[in-house]
Amino acid sequence: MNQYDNASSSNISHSGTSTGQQSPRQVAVNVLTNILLQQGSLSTQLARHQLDVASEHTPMLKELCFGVCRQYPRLNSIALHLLAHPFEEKDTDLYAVLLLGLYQLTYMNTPDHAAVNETVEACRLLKKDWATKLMNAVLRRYQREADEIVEALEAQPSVEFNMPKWLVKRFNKHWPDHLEDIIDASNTHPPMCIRINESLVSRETYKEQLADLGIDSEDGEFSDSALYLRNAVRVAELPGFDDGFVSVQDEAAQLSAQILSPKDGEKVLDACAAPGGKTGHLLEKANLSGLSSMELTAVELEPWRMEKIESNLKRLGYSAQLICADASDLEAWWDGEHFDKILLDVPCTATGVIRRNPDIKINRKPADIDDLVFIQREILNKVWATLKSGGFMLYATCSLMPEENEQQVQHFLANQDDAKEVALNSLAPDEAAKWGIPVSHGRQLFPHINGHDGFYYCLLQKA
Ligand SMILES: C[S@@+](CC[C@H](N)C(=O)[O-])C[C@H]1O[C@@H](n2cnc3c(N)ncnc32)[C@H](O)[C@@H]1O
Repeated sequence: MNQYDNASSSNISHSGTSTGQQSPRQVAVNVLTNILLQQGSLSTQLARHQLDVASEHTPMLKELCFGVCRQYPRLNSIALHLLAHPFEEKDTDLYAVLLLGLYQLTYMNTPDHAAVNETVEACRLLKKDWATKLMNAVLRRYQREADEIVEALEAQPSVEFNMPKWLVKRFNKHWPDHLEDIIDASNTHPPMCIRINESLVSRETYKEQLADLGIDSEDGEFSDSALYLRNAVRVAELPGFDDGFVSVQDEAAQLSAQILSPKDGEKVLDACAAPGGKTGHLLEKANLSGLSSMELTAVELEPWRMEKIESNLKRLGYSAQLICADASDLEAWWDGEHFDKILLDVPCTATGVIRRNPDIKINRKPADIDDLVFIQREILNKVWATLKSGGFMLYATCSLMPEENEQQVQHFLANQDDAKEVALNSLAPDEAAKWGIPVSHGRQLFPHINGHDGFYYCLLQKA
């Protein structure tokens, strides 16, 4: 399963309580069980289950779910060490309960006795009373022997680096000089970065508005519209959020619209568009220059993700031609009119954004890389035909895997006579790319350099 999972994963109702009435811990068990069963990503599961707790408990729900995912490689090794036999798949919910108990004991201020009692009680709520003794014994042993257990496991790469072993190996293979920095950055809490809609307000003015509300922020170094908040806030606290003055988007992602720099009268395609962060930014850029005639088409495979583009654009007050289709199936969506510019932000392993999507540590498997490389190749080869002669395509991923990035482009260029790589500032010459590092094709951005997410960009032009 890749990160763009199906939103309709199963909802395990443990207590029969109604919306908003369950404890954050109960809901965290549901969310984590579905993630462990590969039935959804953390973001879709949280979106789905968030209303099961009262709003004042949302931060605790997020802390539990993000925390367990972030610490999963360590917690998983500890749990497997403590259990004589792993739980059967039908008892994955109990495994989620155990991981939560270990997380509370190791990383939260919950008093030990409360963490143990809550874990045992969670077994009863699942109507699995048979597990209460086991859970009690396992956690009590961990309380007594935590230091020795962790020390004994520390030699395992998954425990030492708190990252799946296969990912440590891949990072080490591709980026040996960056290994520890990539892992440290991927294990931290990401900063909150926002994008100011400069067609409505300047970054300076918006920064002052934030300061008046006691929200400190700093300019992004590379994107003209990026502000990093010193402390994360709820979007409802951001002035003008509902009216499209601001969006939440990492600075690295904001570079897409800057690189493509849409011009008056152009026909632009955003080929893998949901949830529409970059679609909205392209439209903002167009509006900034008064480009009323820019025509934007956004194609997205998943209907439920298409809805996110719709609601994002509605909030921003923009419109685009939205098409729900497989971008590589041209017959299904393309009318034969060529595009001047294309953004191809393909589905990828998202290994540059593990800090924002820590469930990647649970869900992502080595075989996903080959599967995704194949999908990306299909989309890239087919969508190329929709680009007009002289037109530009920006190939982008939020991956750190060269197979999806420079090697993908290398393969494409070797097989596509009418394609050439051009400098990333070809369309906005006064904005030379200083971010990330140059690689054999394009530039690789890392999560440990300059504070933004890990990303990859390469600009291609058709002969
Ligand atoms: C990396 S995300 C795009 C993020 C988006 N550009 C943004 O900034 O908000 C990739 C998107 O491609 C979609 N996708 C995957 N395969 C696709 C295909 N064959 N055709 C069109 N969209 C596809 C996924 O559902 C996902 O929404």
